[in-house]
Amino acid sequence: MKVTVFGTGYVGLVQGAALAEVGHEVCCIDVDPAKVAALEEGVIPIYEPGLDRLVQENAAAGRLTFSTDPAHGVAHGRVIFIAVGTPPGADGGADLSHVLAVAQTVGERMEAPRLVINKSTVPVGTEAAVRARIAEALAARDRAELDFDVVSNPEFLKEGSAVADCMRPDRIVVGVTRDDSEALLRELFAPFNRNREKMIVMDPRSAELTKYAANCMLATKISFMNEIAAIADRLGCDIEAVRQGIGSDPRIGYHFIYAGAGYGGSCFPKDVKALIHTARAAGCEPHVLRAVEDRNADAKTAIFEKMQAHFGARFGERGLKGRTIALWGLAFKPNTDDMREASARVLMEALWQAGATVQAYDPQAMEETQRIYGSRDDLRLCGTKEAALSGADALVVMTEWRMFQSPDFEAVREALSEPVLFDGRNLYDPERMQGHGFTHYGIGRGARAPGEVKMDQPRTASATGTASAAE
Ligand SMILES: NC(=O)C1=CN([C@@H]2O[C@H](COP(=O)(O)OP(=O)(O)OC[C@H]3O[C@@H](n4cnc5c(N)ncnc54)[C@H](O)[C@@H]3O)[C@@H](O)[C@H]2O)C=CC1
Ligand SMILES: O=C(O)[C@H]1O[C@H](OP(=O)(O)OP(=O)(O)OC[C@H]2O[C@@H](n3ccc(=O)[nH]c3=O)[C@H](O)[C@@H]2O)[C@H](O)[C@@H](O)[C@@H]1O
Repeated sequence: MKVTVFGTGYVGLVQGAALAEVGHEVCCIDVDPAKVAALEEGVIPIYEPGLDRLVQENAAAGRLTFSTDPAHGVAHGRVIFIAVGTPPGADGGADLSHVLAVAQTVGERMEAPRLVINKSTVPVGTEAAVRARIAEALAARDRAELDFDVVSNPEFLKEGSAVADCMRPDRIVVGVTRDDSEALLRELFAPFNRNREKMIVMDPRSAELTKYAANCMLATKISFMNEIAAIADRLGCDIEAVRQGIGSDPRIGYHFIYAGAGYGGSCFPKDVKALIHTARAAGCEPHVLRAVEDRNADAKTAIFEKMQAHFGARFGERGLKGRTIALWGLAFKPNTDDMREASARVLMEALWQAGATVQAYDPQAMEETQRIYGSRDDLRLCGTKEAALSGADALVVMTEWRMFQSPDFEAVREALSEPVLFDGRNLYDPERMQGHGFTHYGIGRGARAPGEVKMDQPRTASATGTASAAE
């Protein structure tokens, strides 16, 4: 089938390449000429495992092409995907200007029947708004007789495993009302729908809400665990033990209940905000979602507060001023170079504010960090994780890249001027770290200095003077 995809970001490029891989003829359109020029050269603008091969092979086979020309895109695809950004607007609601711009283009250019598939994450009612925009543009050309349909097909891929998620989706949600459109969708997605029925068909408004409900449910799980972790810190319990204890109940499950330095990325923060906005506009106060946001804001600063308390106890008023902190992990999660809403950014900015210097390393996000922050005296971007340690007063880990999971702890301890480890993703076992001679601070795991029992258990009984450091 001839397919056009508008938007070559994480969703559009991966979807376009996946559709080409199964034999469709795909043309990807983007308004960013630099992006399109790079893609035409086989250069992938984002880091996503497996995507370079998928794009390069399908482009070489002629099944995947790129263009900045929207007219060409509308002429090419019997089906047209909208996969452009929907960033938060000033009021927290999703900004639909890019989505509606594509709808406008379709209405202005189409000459034959078209099925428009909206993949961007959009508020309930957008399918109708896209439909109206296309109809208006057609009417303005006196071509109202041209047949088109608009369906909702939200995307559930995760960055870092986008190709695998797209090639083997766990479900394909479609919001569609016309039988012929459903039949076309079934034909398009047949290669992804083979081993069991994955297509969940519903009305477009419910499909649009399904996407927000999924992301908000996941964000809620994380914020819930971060809340329990904050309680565990104060009560001297270990959140990891609690996670195992509750995850064994199949009604709860082990997935997505890791406490840590908060959720980031391009989607959870904006989608929670957008659903809050939608709920309020519909006259429903979103109590849970507001709490999810509040807890996440606290989770993002929790590690900094532990650092502040530690260095305050150590150096009094000077605290973090003049300290050098080694930071492992800048991306909002492993296997991506994406730093949108990354917890590491909140931490770095707080450290700079407190007068500390950051020596940072990330396997993929160094260029992005440089792009965002430019050159500054209090940021040293290091070529290896070892180089970031050199002479630092503590190590803080903010992204759970595999390469950080089992470092040579001896070497880490020797490189640091003090063996202090702030573990923003609960990567390391506190007792083992204690054994390696570190003072270890996790999230919801208390804090331990070598040779001591948990420093914050119970909160008021510490003789070390650093009890509050764990909070
Ligand atoms: N990033 C992710 O993991 C996921 C994102 N989503 C949703 O998918 C949508 C797209 O997200 P991303 O791919 O991350 O965005 P992105 O920001 O990476 O890419 C969007 C692309 O659209 C292009 N664009 C903007 N206006 C255009 C137009 N009129 N015509 C053609 N191209 C245009 C931009 O230049 C950009 O390259 C958003 O609604 C997002 O919420 C859904 C699931 C996963
Ligand atoms: O709509 C989207 O864009 C996508 O948003 C998320 O995917 P993504 O943002 O790529 O990353 P996740 O793996 O969900 O992680 C998001 C954040 O939550 C954090 N997280 C995740 C899991 C966990 O147990 N604890 C936790 O703190 C991660 O560190 C990360 O900062 C969803 O998982 C996808 O299903 C969805 O399609």
